[in-house]
Amino acid sequence: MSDVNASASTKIPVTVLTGYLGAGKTTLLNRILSENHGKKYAVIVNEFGEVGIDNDLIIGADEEVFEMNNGCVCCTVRGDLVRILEGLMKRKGKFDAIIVETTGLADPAPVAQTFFVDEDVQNNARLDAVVTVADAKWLSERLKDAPEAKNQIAFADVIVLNKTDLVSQPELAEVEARIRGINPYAKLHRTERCQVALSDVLERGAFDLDRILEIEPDFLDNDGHDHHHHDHDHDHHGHDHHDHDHGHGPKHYHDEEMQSLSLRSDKPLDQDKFMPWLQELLAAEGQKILRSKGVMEFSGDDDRYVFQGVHMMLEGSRQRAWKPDEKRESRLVFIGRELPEALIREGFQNCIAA
Ligand SMILES: Nc1nc2c(ncn2[C@@H]2O[C@H](COP(=O)(O)OP(=O)(O)OP(=O)(O)O)[C@@H](O)[C@H]2O)c(=O)[nH]1
Repeated sequence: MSDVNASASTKIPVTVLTGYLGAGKTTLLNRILSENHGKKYAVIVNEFGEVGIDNDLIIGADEEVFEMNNGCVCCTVRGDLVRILEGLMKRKGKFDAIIVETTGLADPAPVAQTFFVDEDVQNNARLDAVVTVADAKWLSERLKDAPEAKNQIAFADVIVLNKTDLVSQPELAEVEARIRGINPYAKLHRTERCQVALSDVLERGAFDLDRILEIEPDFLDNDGHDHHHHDHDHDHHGHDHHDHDHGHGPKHYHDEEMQSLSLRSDKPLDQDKFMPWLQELLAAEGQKILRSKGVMEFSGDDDRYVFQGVHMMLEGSRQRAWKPDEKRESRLVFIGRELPEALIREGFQNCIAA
């Protein structure tokens, strides 16, 4: 947890673009780059194989495309990515934002973690959001046989549910319900050829749980439960894979292994208790916790504190002052497998300031 006081706004926002093979990542990238937005993006493409084909497919003359051809992401790429990012940092001011497109088979974790590990990168760039393009036609199949596809959904801050032209309305509702079983918090957009407003995918500030925790109002209203707390009554805990239909609205699938847990408190937290607790929790349980985020109210502090984590890596800073008309409260989300729910809830309770 470094540079607590660094302003997030001076750092270059980085969007990590992920999605399974053929879902439409290049299509989205082309949309971003060909739109007349007056911004300058640096694009980093991670390719399998020796020849970077994607590079040729990306249109738009103004952007610079950097390729990483080191094959599989996991280990090699982090070093490669850091090297490219450091090169970009030296030319700070020339880019408004950076987009990293990962290969379709990649687990987004190592890419996202890069922004928490390397000090230089951390001081100059911030992970804005993980955007996952999902193939409406094939995602359900891939969720069964490809763990990467599931991780990509679980990690997402924004999901572009693409190729809606290839499925019927009921099929679309079905795949959306499957996505929600894995990740109820991401903002979801249904698209054809990735036609989505750029403001919906870029400069999202994944930190800003105001938006993330709004969740999808339609989704929440659909089964008659109090969904503001829907995390409390279902969506986790080793259910057999099942679905249930409440007679109206979409079915809600509960992924048999991916879980999410959200916590909130309107009593201020003790920063001296909270930060060590969170760090220890992620150090001990970070294999299971894929993604964590939160907006915190600390006692005696007029600023909102925000953090986000990928596995055991964590980044946080003061974000801005609480607005006078804003409800002061702390909210956290954990997404992962076999989440130690009781342990997390109890630890969080212990952080409430006396
Ligand atoms: N029918 C249909 N086809 C689409 C849509 N979006 C993209 N495609 C097509 O799907 C194919 C794959 O799209 P890409 O954008 O290359 O997908 P990608 O995720 O970059 O693929 P990889 O680089 O292989 O991982 C292309 O032939 C696109 O033209 C859509 O909404 N509907």
